[in-house]
Amino acid sequence: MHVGIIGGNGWIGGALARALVAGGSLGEADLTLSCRSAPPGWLPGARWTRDSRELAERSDVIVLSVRPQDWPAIDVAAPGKLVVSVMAGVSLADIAGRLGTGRVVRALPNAAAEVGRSYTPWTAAAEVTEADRAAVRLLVEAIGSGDEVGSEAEIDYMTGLSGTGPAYPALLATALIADAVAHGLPPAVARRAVVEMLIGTGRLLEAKDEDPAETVKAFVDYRGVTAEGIEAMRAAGFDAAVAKGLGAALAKSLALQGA
Ligand SMILES: NC(=O)c1ccc[n+]([C@@H]2O[C@H](COP(=O)([O-])OP(=O)(O)OC[C@H]3O[C@@H](n4cnc5c(N)ncnc54)[C@H](OP(=O)(O)O)[C@@H]3O)[C@@H](O)[C@H]2O)c1
Ligand code: PRO
Repeated sequence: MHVGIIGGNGWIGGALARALVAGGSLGEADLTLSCRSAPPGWLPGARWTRDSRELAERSDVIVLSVRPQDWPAIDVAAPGKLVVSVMAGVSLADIAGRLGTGRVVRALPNAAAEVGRSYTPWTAAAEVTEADRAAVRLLVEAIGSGDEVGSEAEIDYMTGLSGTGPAYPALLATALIADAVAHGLPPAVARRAVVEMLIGTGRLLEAKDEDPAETVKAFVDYRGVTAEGIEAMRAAGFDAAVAKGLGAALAKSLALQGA
């Protein structure tokens, strides 16, 4: 299988290309990567090009990984080929119409692709075959894990949820570290404490395989220091702030459709 990534020098496209090679799914020679600027120098054995049409001709699977605002300028046709878009807010119908293929998938990774831990939901147009699905799973599993979901509405919602990747936990970490430093902790110690706590939390939630609400309840029921912290955060509007943030992200994701 030859994979072409339009925007292969970018944050997500580059992470995908490097993961495919590092994980042994593809060799460098099985990749064609396009960009506007000069090729970045990594994956020298891949074919680098500025010509999306050349990329499409060489590829069995074409990954669209440019920013939504750059999508209208992409000049490419891919009649009958499998196309996997990771772009936020660009619909299956738009891609199918522009590229001349019904074999279109929308996948929504996140920046943890860089460390092989993206959660990537994806949805497929009606003409996508079982063999195509196997190819999509190969891409998704190269950068982490994922699920096929039944509708584009779910992808649009998850663009502002899992698609944001490390952003919201990093926001929480920033607030935690700022408070710790304001209370006199050395910044390096505060940072290490918070980052290790987030890593440990992820591993614990993964290992327990239970609703995180159960973990929160266990701490509240303990009636110690943590319960006081949780209840004060909730009283100050923690849940409402999260819902408001996700609402704003969803609105932006939907607004991209009409942009
Ligand atoms: N970053 C995330 O966390 C994330 C998460 C989920 C989904 N996404 C989606 O993934 C897509 C890529 O995002 P990104 O964060 O990887 O953006 P990015 O780092 O800006 O990468 C996009 C790349 O597209 C290239 N490009 C633009 N126009 C091109 C053209 N005509 N031909 C070839 N290459 C072209 C750019 O190349 P030059 O640098 O050479 O101009 C750039 O490196 C977006 O649609 C975004 O919505 C991103
Ligand atoms: N990161 C990209 C953005 O912020 C797409 C989803 C998450 O637009």
